[in-house]
Amino acid sequence: MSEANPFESLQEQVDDAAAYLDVDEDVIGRLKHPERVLELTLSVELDDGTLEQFRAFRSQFNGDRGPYKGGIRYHPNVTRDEVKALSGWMAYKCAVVDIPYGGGKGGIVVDPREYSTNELERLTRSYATELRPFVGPERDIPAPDVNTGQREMNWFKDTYETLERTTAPGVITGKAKSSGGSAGRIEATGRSVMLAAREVFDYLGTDIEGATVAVQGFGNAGSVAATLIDDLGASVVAVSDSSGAIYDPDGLDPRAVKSHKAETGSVSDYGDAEAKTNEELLTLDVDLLVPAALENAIDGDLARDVRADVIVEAANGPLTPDADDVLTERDVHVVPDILANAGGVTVSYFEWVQNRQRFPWTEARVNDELESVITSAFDELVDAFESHDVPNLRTAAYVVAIRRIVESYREGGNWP
Ligand SMILES: NC(=O)C1=CN([C@@H]2O[C@H](COP(=O)(O)OP(=O)(O)OC[C@H]3O[C@@H](n4cnc5c(N)ncnc54)[C@H](O)[C@@H]3O)[C@@H](O)[C@H]2O)C=CC1
Ligand SMILES: O=C(O)CCC(=O)C(=O)O
Repeated sequence: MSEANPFESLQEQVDDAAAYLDVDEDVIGRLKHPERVLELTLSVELDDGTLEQFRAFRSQFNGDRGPYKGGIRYHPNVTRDEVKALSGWMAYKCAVVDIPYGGGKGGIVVDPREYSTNELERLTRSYATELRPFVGPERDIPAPDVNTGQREMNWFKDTYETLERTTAPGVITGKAKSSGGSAGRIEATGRSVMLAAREVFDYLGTDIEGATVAVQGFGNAGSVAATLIDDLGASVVAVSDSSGAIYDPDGLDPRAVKSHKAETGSVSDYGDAEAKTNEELLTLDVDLLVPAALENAIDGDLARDVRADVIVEAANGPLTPDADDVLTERDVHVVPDILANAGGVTVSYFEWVQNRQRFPWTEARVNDELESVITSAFDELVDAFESHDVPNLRTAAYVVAIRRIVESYREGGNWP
């Protein structure tokens, strides 16, 4: 795994696209840095009565198009620069699918496996208490990311509402349905990855039915993507998690692998599947590779060994800029994270709309609206790719997104 700094990668991606746009450098400079980053030290009581300090962050990258929006990550390797990068990717993601949000992201430096449920609840409530003045349904709306889900979102909402003495379900998305969550939100990220895969195969004139697929990371995004891509008739031959990879050339059953992981805690030792390393998974000779774990999974060196024809990014930032250069040169098509995994934030947006209207949608409506957002965004991406003579779909996505953000900034009268 590469040591590339994700924040520098984001800035490089913005610069790559800016070269194809008629936007002044000072305005682009504004789009390469967060507007503000909050850094916190949370003191949380552990079950044995002692106090432990946790570093935590919330980065508000850009609010030109609406409230800051983006998930909260719990991971021991969270850094300030990682959170800044993730908040920037959120701003560009929301713009590329044209939903009325800016970008934000939060993180706590913690390995949640080492703490009890009660300790994690106190940690989450402490984070929500500290963030209360900076968030709100019209200000900054957090959501799930790595190692967080409905449980943490429900705690966050409850803390905010208690402190504000109000009901405000739209302060956070990704909640359980009983707390104001939306149908389809859990599956939304994987669903958009499936839609992006279907669209890019169609664009390339290749059949996804029968295509072989490898998925790195079998959490929320990866497991749903694997299942829905399998439902299209593709053959998922390898999946992995932090314990390693499993491979079966005849195809795995993603639903059965999910049950196995729920029972045993990992994908390892599933049936007769062969064990492989994560690096071996990334270089398998497959038609489609879906990195769905963390940043920097594929660097320039590894990119030379990638044998997939198409990569659809479920994770944020899984390819370094060097990897992008190598893959572009090798004619490997990459559907970028800011489009492919945008289903999560899109259904978060639908959840927020439902919270404002106090009117829940059916799952069928959520999925239909999601499909229409992702397929339209994909078409716009292809238009930008073909009309701007840009090297790859990532740069095309940034061209579309930067143009939209700059337009709102200009319309706000901020710029002569
Ligand atoms: N949850 C969501 O709604 C969204 C998530 N994403 C992105 O998708 C990616 C995954 O997030 P989630 O699925 O939510 O997290 P998760 O916590 O549900 O799952 C992460 C998975 O990655 C695995 N993993 C970690 N390190 C690995 C490694 N080195 N090799 C292989 N597997 C590894 C873990 O074992 C786990 O199975 C992240 O980049 C996240 O930012 C993007 C959009 C929305
Ligand atoms: O659902 C959301 O608001 C954001 C999800 C997220 O963190 C992401 O797309 O990376």
